[in-house]
Amino acid sequence: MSGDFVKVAIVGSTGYGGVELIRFLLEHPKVEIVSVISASSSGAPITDGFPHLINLVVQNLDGVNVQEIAAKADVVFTATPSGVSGKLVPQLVEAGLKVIDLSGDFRIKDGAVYEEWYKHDAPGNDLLQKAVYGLSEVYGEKVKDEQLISNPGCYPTATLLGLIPAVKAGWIDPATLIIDAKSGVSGAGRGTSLTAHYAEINENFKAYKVNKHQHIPEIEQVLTDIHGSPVTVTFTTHLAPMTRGIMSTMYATLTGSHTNEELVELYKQFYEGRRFVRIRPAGQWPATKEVFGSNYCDIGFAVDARTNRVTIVSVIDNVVKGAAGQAIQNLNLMMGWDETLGLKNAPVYP
Ligand SMILES: NC(=O)C1=CN([C@@H]2O[C@H](COP(=O)(O)OP(=O)(O)OC[C@H]3O[C@@H](n4cnc5c(N)ncnc54)[C@H](OP(=O)(O)O)[C@@H]3O)[C@@H](O)[C@H]2O)C=CC1
Ligand SMILES: CC(=O)N[C@@H](CCC(=O)OP(=O)(O)O)C(=O)O
Repeated sequence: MSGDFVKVAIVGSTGYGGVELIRFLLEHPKVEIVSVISASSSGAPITDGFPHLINLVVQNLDGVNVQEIAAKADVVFTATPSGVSGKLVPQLVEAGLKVIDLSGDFRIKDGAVYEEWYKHDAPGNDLLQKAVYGLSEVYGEKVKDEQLISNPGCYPTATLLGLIPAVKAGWIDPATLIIDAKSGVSGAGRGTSLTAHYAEINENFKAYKVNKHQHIPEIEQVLTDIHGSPVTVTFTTHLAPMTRGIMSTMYATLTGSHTNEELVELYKQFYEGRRFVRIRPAGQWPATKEVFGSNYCDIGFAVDARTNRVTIVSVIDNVVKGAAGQAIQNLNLMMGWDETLGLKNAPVYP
């Protein structure tokens, strides 16, 4: 690793997060992809599953071999399922690699809480404490020179970026928070399931994991940190008939009387200098298509003076800002580079 150039390996390169990492890293000026890794298709060309990657320099998928990864790469992205990352990441860290993990396995600091929500064993406590939670615009300064970054979940990214300035300023009462979130189907990964079946999702809209979603403790952990005392939230997820996108709509009671314009100003100040969070003018609502394929998070507000509540709408592309894009933003921050390297493209529209 020369300090201004890194060799990167991607475990889980045959999943949606992995393929999106490849798409962005191909345009990154300081990165070389040296290994694309698959547990189930080792030795096969990546074009077997993804013909559009025909011009990727590294064509054949490598197997999961920690020593081989350490011999080739400086940094590894683990875009692997929860439970898989928890077992693999300790070996990669032990081998001296820098790791950015996209799963939920290192986000929750309390192993008992992790086990309650994820329903399997937590990784060891030493690595849980070592992992830095990479919500880039909030904890970005903690990421530099670290060895293990835990990339936030897709729903928590949209939700937390939409809530943190108001919670930190004390403008909303966290006890009154209700979060109503919707995701496109790619959030469930590439594996086939009834959930993602065309006939089940097309022209349908459904709630799932109500009060049981694994992102609840992640959101509560961060809001508790920001607020300074315990926060619990009502959080409901919905599956929407679209490929990409998350919209998190949040409702809370204001602690004082604040206007839309004041909220816009508060958020603009909080995110000043951070390219990827865009605050909409008062009265303008962001839509998922307006961030599609990009690393942006767009946020809009409406204060209801009658009820003294505010509605906050936050949108991201789940595969980009919710996964691969923020993971590359964290690589940039880890290396001390401009956080926007490789990520400057505008959303795809229409
Ligand atoms: N999709 C999204 O929007 C988001 C996903 N995430 C998280 O990112 C991670 C990846 O998600 P996503 O890409 O959607 O998932 P996919 O199901 O699309 O891909 C999972 C990948 O993991 C690999 N894998 C599975 N088992 C193993 C194993 N034992 N060892 C090594 N690799 C394995 C699979 O490859 P193969 O079978 O070829 O080995 C595949 O490439 C997950 O933890 C997910 O929760 C986080 C935020 C958003
Ligand atoms: C649409 C859909 O099914 N989304 C997934 C998000 C999974 C995910 O990203 O999980 P981690 O961040 O915890 O790894 C879900 O709701 O479980």
